[in-house]
Amino acid sequence: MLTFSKMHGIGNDYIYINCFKETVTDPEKLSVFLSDVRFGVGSDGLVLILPSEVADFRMRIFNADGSEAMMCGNATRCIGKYVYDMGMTDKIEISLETNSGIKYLTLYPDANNKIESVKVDMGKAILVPREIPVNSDLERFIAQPVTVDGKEYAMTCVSMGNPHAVVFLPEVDSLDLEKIGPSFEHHELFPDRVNTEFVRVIDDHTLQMRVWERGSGETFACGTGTCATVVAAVLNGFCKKEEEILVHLRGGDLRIIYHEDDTVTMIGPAIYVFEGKMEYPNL
Ligand SMILES: N[C@H](CCC[C@H](N)C(=O)O)C(=O)O
Repeated sequence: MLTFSKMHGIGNDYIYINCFKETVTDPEKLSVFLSDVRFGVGSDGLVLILPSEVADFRMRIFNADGSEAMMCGNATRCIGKYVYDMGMTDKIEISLETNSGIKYLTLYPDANNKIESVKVDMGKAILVPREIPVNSDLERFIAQPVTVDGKEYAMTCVSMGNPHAVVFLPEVDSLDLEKIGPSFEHHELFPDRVNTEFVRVIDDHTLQMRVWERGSGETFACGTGTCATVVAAVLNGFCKKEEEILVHLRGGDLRIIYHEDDTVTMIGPAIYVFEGKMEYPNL
């Protein structure tokens, strides 16, 4: 039998497996199996909680299509809640090894000593320049032209360990993400595919974002994507560094700060939904 937990960070839901107790032999196929809502559980992917030799814990994250991602903001917060609430640590400052380096978490317990929110030092944002002649350094990063389904968009490309293309638009509610999402994801500019954020600026402290995730489709939230969005908003002059920016996503809100030293802080909730047991599937 395999014991798993379902958790989410503002609706970005993954199946979490505690690999201190369980053995997962084929995480890519298991992620495809579990993510399916009819034959499995239904999720945006699979997250493994593992021992680490360099940090307190280690995370591996797999998208719904089985591809392994470098980082996941929402899963870092959920792991913080999991390890504290399950008694695997009594520290409220923990380190988490990811495929994109070690991340540092601060856990905030509620009155019942269960974690309700987590702050994550997400490390430095990496700006991805365009390879065409430009007038200024900043112009190398913002408003990169891209033609998708015959329409021209201006995108700002930011890596938070994983790649994001951020597009600012006057409104995002009516977008047909099922159609334009895959066209961004598989665009020839991105041989490794890309996560795409569609963003409306509400004011200089508030943004609205929808996301099409590489390997999982439209999700209700994306932590790394929200960080990339705030970095892009600062580069484009919509927001300022060192100020807390509130980002509304389909599943809730995240608070992000882009610091002077280019590191990014993310603060948001983590929710435990249920634990389940299943026979290890024949994959
Ligand atoms: N949902 C995640 C990111 C998953 C990234 C994945 N889709 C990829 O880079 O392939 C987050 O909260 O940051």
